[in-house]
Amino acid sequence: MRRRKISNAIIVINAGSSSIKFSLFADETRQLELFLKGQIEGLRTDNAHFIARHPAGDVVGERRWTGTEAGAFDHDAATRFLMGFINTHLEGHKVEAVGHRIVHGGGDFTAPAALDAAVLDRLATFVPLAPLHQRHNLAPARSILASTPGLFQVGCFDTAFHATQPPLAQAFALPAEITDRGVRRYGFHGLSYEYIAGQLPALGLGGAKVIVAHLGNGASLCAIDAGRSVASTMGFTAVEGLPMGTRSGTLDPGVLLYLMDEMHMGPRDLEKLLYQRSGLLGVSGISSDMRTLETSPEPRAKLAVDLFTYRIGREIGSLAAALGGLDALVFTAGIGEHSAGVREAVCHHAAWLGVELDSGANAHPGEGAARISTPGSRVAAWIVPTDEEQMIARHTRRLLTGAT
Ligand SMILES: Nc1ncnc2c1ncn2[C@@H]1O[C@H](COP(=O)(O)OP(=O)(O)O)[C@@H](O)[C@H]1O
Ligand SMILES: CC(=O)OP(=O)(O)O
Ligand SMILES: [Mg+2]
Repeated sequence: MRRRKISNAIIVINAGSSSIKFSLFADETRQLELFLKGQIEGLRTDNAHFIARHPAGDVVGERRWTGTEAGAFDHDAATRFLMGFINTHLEGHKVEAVGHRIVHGGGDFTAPAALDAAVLDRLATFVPLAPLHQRHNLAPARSILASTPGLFQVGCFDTAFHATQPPLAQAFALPAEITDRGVRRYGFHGLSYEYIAGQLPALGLGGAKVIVAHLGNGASLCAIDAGRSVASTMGFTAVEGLPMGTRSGTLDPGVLLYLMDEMHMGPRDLEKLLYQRSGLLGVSGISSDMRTLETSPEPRAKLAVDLFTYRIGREIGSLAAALGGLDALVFTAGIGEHSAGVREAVCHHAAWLGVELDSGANAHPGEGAARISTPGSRVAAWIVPTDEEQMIARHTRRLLTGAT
């Protein structure tokens, strides 16, 4: 009797600011087939939740941490928990590689790269440039390198997709002795934008001028011209641009000088303020979670959501200028894919550019990519679900094939 061939698997790890997601892909001859995915959400809140499912939706594992237990459940503890779970749920597959989302690749890494100790050390120098993410992104790769040194690991960078931006879009108006140190605008959420850019041709938007709104816990906009990034709202760090779940987004730099001089805040106080105490959470005083704010009767919750959509509206104007026109607006990520209210408000702010929302389509878009503008709308509006994990698995497989 012939034994069934054991197929190989690629593990993808995507550590966001408030969640860690993992996906297991079977590396079949011609395709990557997702067979299990899961996430822990609500890290560093009082209610962390783990769930893993088969693609059909049936739950394979679930757990909740509440109160002080949840407070102590950080990214490192969550990674250990997840790796334990993965190793007992491989369903007969043999792991051939692990692909990681790594937020900052600096000026050095403009394409996915194999991870070894030297590369991880270099990437660790970017920790100050992404204080919410980089440490958490690198930790699983380091622990796997220590426990299973022979396992092929790949880093995929959020900054890489933006390497095509023209120099002017990347520049700060600062003296050369500072910009020469790599102090420039990089842009983030690049794996998400790269995935969306790959979906645009099928929507008839392959050569189009498109603004993609990646609205998750972190939020940014990207101007894509014929599939390439030409500008984005995030810069040197992932705190620039839009207000986010807990991040301030763009501020008058004079505010920082004022806080240092008049409120005696040091660098770590400012970091905490800008990355963890601002944005939707800071303005509302209630929550960083859009679902909570949208159902809250509190005026401060409404103010936070209004400020979020107002700033998106203004930045859309800025990116349309960078593109020299606009053919389509695309919503993606947690808020962009699921909040009809946010999409409606943003489209309202962009009406002057020629966006005309179809309210029915926006309220009931169904699964997958969906057009939510009227047939006569000069600028099309779409929801396109993103898939950073699929993008990471593809890059990992490509490097793996090249390496063997
Ligand atoms: N049904 C929904 N309605 C409104 N907002 C939602 C919905 N589902 C998820 N979100 C919001 O999406 C955000 C998280 O987005 P996500 O892309 O998963 O974040 P990240 O990967 O950065 O942690 C949260 O603000 C959450 O409230
Ligand atoms: C770069 C970034 O902000 O990522 P996330 O949205 O996952 O926090
Ligand atoms: Mg995310």
